[in-house]
Amino acid sequence: MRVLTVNPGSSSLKLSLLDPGDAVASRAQIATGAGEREAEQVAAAVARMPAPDAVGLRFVHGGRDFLAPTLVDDGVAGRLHALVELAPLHQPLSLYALGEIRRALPDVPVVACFDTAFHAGLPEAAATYALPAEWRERFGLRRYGFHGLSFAHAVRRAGELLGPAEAGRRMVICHLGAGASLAAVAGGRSVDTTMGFTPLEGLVMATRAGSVDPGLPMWLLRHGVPAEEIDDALEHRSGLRGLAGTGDMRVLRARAGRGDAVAASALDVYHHRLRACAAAMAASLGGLDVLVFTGGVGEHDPEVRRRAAADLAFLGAGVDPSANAAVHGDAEITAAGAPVRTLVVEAREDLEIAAGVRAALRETGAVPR
Ligand SMILES: Nc1ncnc2c1ncn2[C@@H]1O[C@H](COP(=O)(O)OP(=O)(O)O)[C@@H](O)[C@H]1O
Ligand SMILES: CC(=O)OP(=O)(O)O
Ligand SMILES: [Mg+2]
Repeated sequence: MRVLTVNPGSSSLKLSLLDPGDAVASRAQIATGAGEREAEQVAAAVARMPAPDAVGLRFVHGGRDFLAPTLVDDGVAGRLHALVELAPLHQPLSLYALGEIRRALPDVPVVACFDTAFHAGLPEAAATYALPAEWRERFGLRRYGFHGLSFAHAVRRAGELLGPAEAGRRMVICHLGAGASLAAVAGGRSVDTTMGFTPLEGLVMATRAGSVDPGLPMWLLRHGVPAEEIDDALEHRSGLRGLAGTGDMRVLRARAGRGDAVAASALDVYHHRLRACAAAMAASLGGLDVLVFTGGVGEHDPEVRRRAAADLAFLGAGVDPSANAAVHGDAEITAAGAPVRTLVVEAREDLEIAAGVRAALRETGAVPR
């Protein structure tokens, strides 16, 4: 079965056509972040590719209902619409892409694959916000966690790179892209993560603030800043962009290299939060055996990896400078003698999506060809 995978992220929408053996037959990338209309380009990109037998579409939020890849029909599409508010950077783009794909490929089954599914088994203590019971029940307030398609792939690859004896050990996975989050994984299962009810909690990201004191937006509201403006600022005008005017780590890195103090200070804030959150994940695991970097920044920025690992030296992490500088694709970069093994894994959400599509279609009996 040839599967077209569609991965709408906050800075790019990635399309990848995988042949039955999972080799990439065709790829396309559309820049996102300026509005949902970018998804119009999806139809044009799809038209340029050979026809798929099935489509897999990433939805970051599956809410309480969607815990596994799900064949999309009108009923499912309606329920996905109801989750838009919980992931405003992503969910509208996925829904728009869904519309375009169903128009362009009316006879091809579409399977929705969810970031939240990987964290569905989070221990209650990690998933629960200390909020009034009545609110938690009425509104379904809990921590969901995101980037699950990436984490699931990273766990699988780590198992292949390290061998079965190591794979079940205590792992902190750093998905560092435009969006960024960490997962604490034990025996292949998520036991803690830094994103919560929405993909806004946790780390400093390209344009998202990550965690702020919950009293801060309330204070702004009381001082006359409209809710929509607070929302827009926290999602689009904060993070590295808020600190230094750009969310692009490449630009920031170049500026810091030229001695730009604002860029250097933004990186200090980024790493301060990353270190604290990674140590919190290790604490949830009771220690650290394996550290994994993935996502656009995690894969391509050796200095981010070096500094993050150095900040976790007290837990046993450390990277080999030449292995770290020479990474291409998936690799181990552990420093000689470091007890924590450090890996770089390419974020291949497309492979995870394609596997989900094949499983869902087998289950529903709707296997095309
Ligand atoms: N060579 C590089 N060095 C540092 N950062 C990079 C490099 N290449 C890409 N990035 C960063 O990766 C981010 C995009 O990562 P990605 O995982 O594709 O994001 P998303 O899926 O959230 O759209 C951008 O912020 C970009 O700056
Ligand atoms: C959940 C999320 O933030 O995804 P991305 O990093 O692809 O924007
Ligand atoms: Mg992404």
